[in-house]
Amino acid sequence: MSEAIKKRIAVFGSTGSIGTQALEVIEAHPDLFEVEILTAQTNDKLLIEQALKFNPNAVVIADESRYEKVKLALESTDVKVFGGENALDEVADFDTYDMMLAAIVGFAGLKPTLRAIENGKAIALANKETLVVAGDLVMQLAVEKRVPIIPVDSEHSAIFQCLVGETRNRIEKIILTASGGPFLGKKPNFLVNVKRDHALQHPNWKMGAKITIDSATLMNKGLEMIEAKWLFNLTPEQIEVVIHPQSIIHSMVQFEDGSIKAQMGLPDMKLPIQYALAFPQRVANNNPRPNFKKIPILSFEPPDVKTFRNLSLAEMALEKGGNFPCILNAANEIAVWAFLNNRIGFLDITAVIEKTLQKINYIEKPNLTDYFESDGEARNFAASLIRM
Ligand SMILES: NC(=O)C1=CN([C@@H]2O[C@H](COP(=O)(O)OP(=O)(O)OC[C@H]3O[C@@H](n4cnc5c(N)ncnc54)[C@H](OP(=O)(O)O)[C@@H]3O)[C@@H](O)[C@H]2O)C=CC1
Ligand SMILES: CC(=O)[C@@H](O)[C@H](O)COP(=O)(O)O
Ligand SMILES: [Mn+2]
Repeated sequence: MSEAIKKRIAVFGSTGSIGTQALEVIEAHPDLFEVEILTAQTNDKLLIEQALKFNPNAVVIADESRYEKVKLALESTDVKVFGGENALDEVADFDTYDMMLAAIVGFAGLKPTLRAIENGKAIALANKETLVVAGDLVMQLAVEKRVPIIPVDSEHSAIFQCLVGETRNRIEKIILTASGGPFLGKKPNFLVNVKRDHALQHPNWKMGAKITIDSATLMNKGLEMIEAKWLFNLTPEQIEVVIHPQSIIHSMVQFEDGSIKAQMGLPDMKLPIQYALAFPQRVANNNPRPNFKKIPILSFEPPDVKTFRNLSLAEMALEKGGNFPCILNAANEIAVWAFLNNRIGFLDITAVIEKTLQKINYIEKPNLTDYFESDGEARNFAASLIRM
């Protein structure tokens, strides 16, 4: 009997929070998946361990200074080792994989993802910044190349799951749930003094540092509004955010008849990762299940946009469109990096973004070069506001 065909996965960002959980999912389902490509930026040690365990065709260490170390460690294997940022694009062009899990953090994920789409590869998309920056170009290319973009982000996976079987039915609105982060209910007089270690304590999810700070400032939900616009072809009026501190309902879809579908589960990214990798199949697993007898309350409240102004800035960028979301994203990446390195305070993150949005020229219909230039200009300006 011939062996069933396995989906060959290219895990871009394999050393991160999503990447490592994806490898757990793949390891748990050796009958369905195999690892074709692994990529890391700096974590050479983990990349080597992963390569020895999963025996991929190729690995990339994007930080070129670590290339020799990885090459040497994998010398006795037949794993091809590549170094440098351009190598990400090079391996995205390989024809030996079926699906890219796009799990690099930030703007750096955009180019390899576009290359994969160009090459007709299915995308399991965790990297929300790709759609925030250039959602119009990414979705247009995906349509042209008939490439499915399956969301991994928990809220978008929830909406995607709610929409299965609803292709003929119009969405009235989607309701994106937000945990509120570690500072839910806090006011500026408290936030002015918070430090990175406190902001990194997400109440429900264990994630990479950048997205954890975005959750604390509510920028994460703003980025997710823009991500949802492109994934589901929605107007800003169709996208609502509600605080749901328990993170059990991962998001909801309201249809024209007033019926609302929600997708629920424990806050564990292995489910949306598995769903995206295996789509359209649901695959059995042993992950813990919620016990509703032990969850006394599922509560909801409006977001405090006066305190968490990043959400308003992102809403403004969503409405204005053009290169505004790209500028917002670049300034946010710089400001979050500065906060994580104790260079600026928590509330300064918003100030840096706001000033950068005021400074960089608006372009109504940017092309890819415009997006790269806007990103660079916004980063330079945001960095100039910070004592680097
Ligand atoms: N973590 C989560 O639960 C969720 C994450 N997401 C999204 O998924 C993406 C990944 O998040 P997360 O896993 O938390 O992030 P992490 O910071 O944990 O991991 C990021 C990964 O990207 C690599 N990387 C970082 N910078 C670069 C670069 N310039 N070039 C190439 N590779 C790079 C890192 O390599 P190295 O570690 O080797 O330096 C690492 O493998 C983000 O866009 C995030 O918003 C969405 C929903 C949930
Ligand atoms: C797991 C995931 O998808 C994150 O984006 C998560 O939703 C962050 O939580 P917040 O709701 O606090 O932004
Ligand atoms: Mn999310």
